[in-house]
Amino acid sequence: VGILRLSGPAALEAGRMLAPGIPASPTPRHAYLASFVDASGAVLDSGLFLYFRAPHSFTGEDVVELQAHGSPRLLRMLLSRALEHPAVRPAGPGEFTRRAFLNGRIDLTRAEAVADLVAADSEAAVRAAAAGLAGALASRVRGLEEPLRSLHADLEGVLNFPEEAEGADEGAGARVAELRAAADALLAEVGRGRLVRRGARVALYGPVNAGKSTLFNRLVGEERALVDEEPGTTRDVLEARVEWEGLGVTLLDTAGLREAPGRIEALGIARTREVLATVDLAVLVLPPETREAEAQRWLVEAGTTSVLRVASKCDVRGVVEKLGTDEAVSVSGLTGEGVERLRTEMLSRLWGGGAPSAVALVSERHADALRRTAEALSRAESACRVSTLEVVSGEVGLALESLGEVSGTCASEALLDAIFQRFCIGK
Ligand SMILES: Nc1nc2c(c(=O)[nH]1)N(C=O)[C@@H](CNc1ccc(C(=O)N[C@@H](CCC(=O)O)C(=O)O)cc1)CN2
Ligand SMILES: Nc1nc2c(ncn2[C@@H]2O[C@H](COP(=O)(O)OP(=O)(O)OP(=O)(O)O)[C@@H](O)[C@H]2O)c(=O)[nH]1
Ligand SMILES: [Mg+2]
Repeated sequence: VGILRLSGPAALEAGRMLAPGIPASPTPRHAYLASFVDASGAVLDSGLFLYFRAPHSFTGEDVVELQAHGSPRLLRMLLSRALEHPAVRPAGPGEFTRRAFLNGRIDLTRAEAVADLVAADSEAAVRAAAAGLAGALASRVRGLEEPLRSLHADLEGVLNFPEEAEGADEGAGARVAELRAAADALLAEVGRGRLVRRGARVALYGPVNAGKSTLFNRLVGEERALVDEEPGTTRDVLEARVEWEGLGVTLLDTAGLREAPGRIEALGIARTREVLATVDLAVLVLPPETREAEAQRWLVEAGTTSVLRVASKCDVRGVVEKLGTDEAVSVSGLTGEGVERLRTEMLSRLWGGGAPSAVALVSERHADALRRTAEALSRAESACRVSTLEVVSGEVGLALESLGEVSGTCASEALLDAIFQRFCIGK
């Protein structure tokens, strides 16, 4: 089916223009079977007609849905007919959700969760977005915003009515410190939020012929990469997407590096370094004959990216002992030995404990606002010690303003434009 959705005061009138058999005051939330007609009255489809009376609808306005058969051509004809009504125009990107927000049906974090849900491409992303839609992040933000607002009110009270409000500023320092810790705790979730939303990126790297591509194929469960005994087989970066315990993971197989590379390979090497700088985890694959000093040089290649060390070709007995460091996971891409353990280790390095779906989806936008909240609270904290109550209250007010950008209680038109611009049309 395809749905034509109308929202606003003229929704019912416009909807009845397309479905003339519908009564003037239809029962709200009742599914009517109706004929949808064109301007001449010719029947275009037989479908379901739904009416949601304001404010009990998704947008909080009158909403009408024409649920037709899913032919895009048919739906375009129904849409053109609807647009002939003088009060009807096409919705902008995210406009339904924006109206739901503006009409107070949902706060900004829940509106954003709608977009997250639509974009979700792993089980963890779906579950985390669904929790956001149900208000998981909203309630945590509220848990911060409400005490912050009452603290601000107390401080302003003492400043403006020193007699009546005497003592309301007592313990302000402790209250500020507690709120700042809560803001920091929420802020700490941004990394996990990013991991769930975008999926993790993990690159295999190491010397030529180490068995990276063989291991890559094992981890992907398909023969994706070419494997050959000739060193330098992989020349470009290869990507494969998998889902582990609900978490989306993009695996990258890179060209092996060596001391004296050829020109083409040298380009591949530059690319590998670039990739290593962008991934969440680098898996260093070292063949059994690698010496410790050499291993250390490889570890440095990854720069600031966290590295998981792997001893490859562990089926080749006798040489394994040489690379007997504790941090290294021994695997054989050939036989599959140790690959499951490696996968578990990769996940725990990426994720740590807890379920990926239980994370609060703190976005970069939220993090930016939360950071400013925490900074203002930190300034308020020191002002409690060295400055006047006016200064403390001013900083608390700023913290409140920044936090309001997360929940939407203090969101500018420009901010809303930026947020809803990313939605698809009709959402
Ligand atoms: N056909 C259809 N499916 C859809 C939507 C839609 O608009 N149309 N949605 C759109 O994105 C989502 C559902 N979201 C909705 C949210 C609230 C209400 C609503 O009517 N709320 C009322 C009544 C609540 C109740 O009965 O419990 C309200 O909040 O007052 C409807 C849909 C997903 N599926
Ligand atoms: N015995 C054994 N041989 C392996 C194993 N993994 C890979 N090989 C062999 O090692 C050679 C190189 O394997 P690749 O997977 O192509 O190695 P690579 O690291 O991708 O190599 P480049 O792309 O050239 O850097 C091939 O002949 C593989 O069959 C393993 O676990 N055990
Ligand atoms: Mg390779």
